[in-house]
Amino acid sequence: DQPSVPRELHLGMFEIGKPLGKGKFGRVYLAKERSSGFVCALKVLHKSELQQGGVQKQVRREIEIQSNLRHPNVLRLYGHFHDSKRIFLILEFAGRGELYKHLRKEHRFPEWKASMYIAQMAAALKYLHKKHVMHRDIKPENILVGIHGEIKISDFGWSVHAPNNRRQTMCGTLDYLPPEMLKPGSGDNTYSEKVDLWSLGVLTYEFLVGEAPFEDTPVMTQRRITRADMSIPAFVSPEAKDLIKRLLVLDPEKRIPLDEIQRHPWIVKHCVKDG
Ligand SMILES: Nc1ncnc(NCCc2cnc(NC(=O)Nc3cccc(C(F)(F)F)c3)s2)c1Br
Repeated sequence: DQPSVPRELHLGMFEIGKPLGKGKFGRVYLAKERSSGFVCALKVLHKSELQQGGVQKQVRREIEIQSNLRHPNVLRLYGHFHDSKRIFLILEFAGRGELYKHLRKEHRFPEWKASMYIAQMAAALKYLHKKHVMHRDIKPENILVGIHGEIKISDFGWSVHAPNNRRQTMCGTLDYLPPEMLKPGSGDNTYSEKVDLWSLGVLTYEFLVGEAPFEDTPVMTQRRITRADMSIPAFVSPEAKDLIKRLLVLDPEKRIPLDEIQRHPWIVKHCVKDG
C-alpha cells in the first residue's frame, strides 16, 4: 500500500470523541484520524494560558524531546499542530487511563503489582537516561496504563537534557522533589538524571503505602525531604524497604543505579520470567 506521506496536520482531520481527562493546562480527548481510523489522544493547549504560565518554551522542548522517544513504557507523542489560539498534541491513547486513579481506588498496590510497575519504570528511565533525558516530574499523575496493564510515563513538560542547572519555578506537589532540587548545593547547583531515581523511590513508597513518604505541610515536607526523614510501615516487606532506602538517599551519586534496580531481589522475585 502507498507509504503515508505526512499531510498537513489540522483539526478537521480528527473526529473528536469523549474527554479523557483534564490537566492544569487544558483538556485531553479521545480522537480518531478520519482517513486512517487511527485512534489517539488529542491534548488541547490554549496559547494564552501557556503564555500566562510562561511555559511555552517548555512545551516546545517537550515536543522536541518526546517526538524522538520510542519505548513501550514511554507514551508516544506522534506529532503536533496549532491554530490561531491553540496547540494540539497528538498522543498515544493509553487504554486503561490514569494510574493515579487506580491507586486512589485501590488505596495501595499489592507488592507483586508495585514491583512490576517499578520494573517497567526502571526500564523506561534506563532508556531515557541513555539518551541523557531526565523526566524530572515522575509521579502517579504522570503515569498512564496501556490496554495490557503496562505503564507508560507521560507528560514530558518538565523533561530536559541532563545535566541541567536552570532553576525552573516549580508548581504542584513538592512530595516528589529530590533534595538537590530543593536547596541547590553550596557548589554548582547542577543536578543530573539521578533526580529521577529519588522520585522513583517516592513512587515505590506511595505504591506500597498509599501516601507519599514526606507528605506534610509544605514547609515540613521540604524539611523532611532534605533530611530524608521518613519511616516505612511494618507491613512493607524487607526487600521493598531495602529498595526504597537505596533510592531515597540524599547524595544523588549514592542512589542505587538503574541496572542494580532491575537485579534487586524485590524486582526479580516478583517478575516471573517464563509463564
Ligand atoms: N488515556 C489517556 N491516554 C493518553 N493521554 C492521556 N492524557 C494526556 C496525558 C499527557 C501526555 N502528555 C502531556 N503533555 C502535556 O500536558 N504537556 C504540557 C501541557 C501544558 C504545559 C506543559 C508545561 F510546559 F508547562 F510543562 C506541558 S499530557 C490519557 Br487520560
